[in-house]
Amino acid sequence: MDLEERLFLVKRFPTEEVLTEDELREYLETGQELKHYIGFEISGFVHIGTGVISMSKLVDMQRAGIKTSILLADVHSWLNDKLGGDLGAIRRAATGYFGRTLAKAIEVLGGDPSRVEFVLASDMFEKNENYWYQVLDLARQVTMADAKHSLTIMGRKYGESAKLAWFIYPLMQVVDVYSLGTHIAQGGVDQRKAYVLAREVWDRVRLMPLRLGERSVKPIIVLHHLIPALNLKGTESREELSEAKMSKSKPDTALFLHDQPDEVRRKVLNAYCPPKVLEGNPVLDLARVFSFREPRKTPFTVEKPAQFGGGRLEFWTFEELAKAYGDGAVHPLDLKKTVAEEVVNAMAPFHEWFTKGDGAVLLEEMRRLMGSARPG
Ligand SMILES: Nc1ncnc2c1ncn2[C@@H]1O[C@H](COP(=O)(O)OP(=O)(O)OP(=O)(O)O)[C@@H](O)[C@H]1O
Repeated sequence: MDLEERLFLVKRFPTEEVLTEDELREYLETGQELKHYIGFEISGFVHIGTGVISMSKLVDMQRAGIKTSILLADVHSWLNDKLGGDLGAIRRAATGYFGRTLAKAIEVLGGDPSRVEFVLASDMFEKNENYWYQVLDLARQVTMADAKHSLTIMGRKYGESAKLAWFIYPLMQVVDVYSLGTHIAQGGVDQRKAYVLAREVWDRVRLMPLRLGERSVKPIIVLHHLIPALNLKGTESREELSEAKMSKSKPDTALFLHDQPDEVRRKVLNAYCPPKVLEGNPVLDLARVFSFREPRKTPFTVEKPAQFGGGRLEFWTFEELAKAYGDGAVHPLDLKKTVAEEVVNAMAPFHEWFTKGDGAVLLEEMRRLMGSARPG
């Protein structure tokens, strides 16, 4: 595969930003193997933001010949009190339901899960004896102002009552990049602040500099699109949008990979979908993710009910659909009906796995862990 094709795969939707494209080109040109990672907290069910959007970019990286890895951030989840702060439950969920569901998603999306390295954060700490020294060494160098800047807006809202752990967390995320030796760190755009910090400190990470051949280099950051909460209501800034993202801790905002077809239909038909609005419209996003990432073999068809004149509109690309929707030629309800069926079809392999395959047992175990997690 030539360089331009590899660049295209890394940069195409759902990628929103690459820091920086010049470095990406330069690192690829060296011909050295590049390593990628994306990290997840283990806190609940896998939704399409993590299972489909994040994993489709990981599959793009694989196709581009980049070595991919997933960090199952058990200790980070514990610091953030996920699953009731029960580290044992978090670990079981990480290596069971969560990791295996992400592996299934990679397979469904056309990737090869056996070539993805799954790393449990606590195992990584054990293997890399310098990890905590590196976190502390950064703590000596990073100011409180920088650490505050890397918190989410939720974190910042807490002011003086913010937990000290929340300031340690971004330093750990920075050190994860280097400890895993990753040249390309991937995350949703809500992860931007932590990863900008990771780039800024690149020449101060003395215990585990990032190597490319003989050189020490800065990590490249690939930030992907966040699918909004299905019940999102008119948010404006990018920062607000990252708080209004589909999230596993807010189940009513999310389409989960295990949702039954009728549940998927119900959620899509009830989703926020303002007429003519393209930005922050979760239903259009669903169409883009599920219906237009690969060239279509049949058209995306929107039927108009007879009482509104009848007829059908056919689209082959997302750009055509977005233009017609922005012009008011497609009604939100008609769009939702087509999108609901497209999503149900695309999710059929997950439905099968969660009802008749290994997913059924894993899901049951996750339900139990979520119900019985004990604070630790
Ligand atoms: N709605 C989304 N769309 C696309 N990517 C997402 C979405 N939500 C999370 N991600 C990405 O998945 C990775 C892990 O995020 P995270 O574990 O916080 O998911 P989450 O569902 O928001 O969970 P939680 O509710 O526990 O914070 C991050 O890179 C994040 O940007």
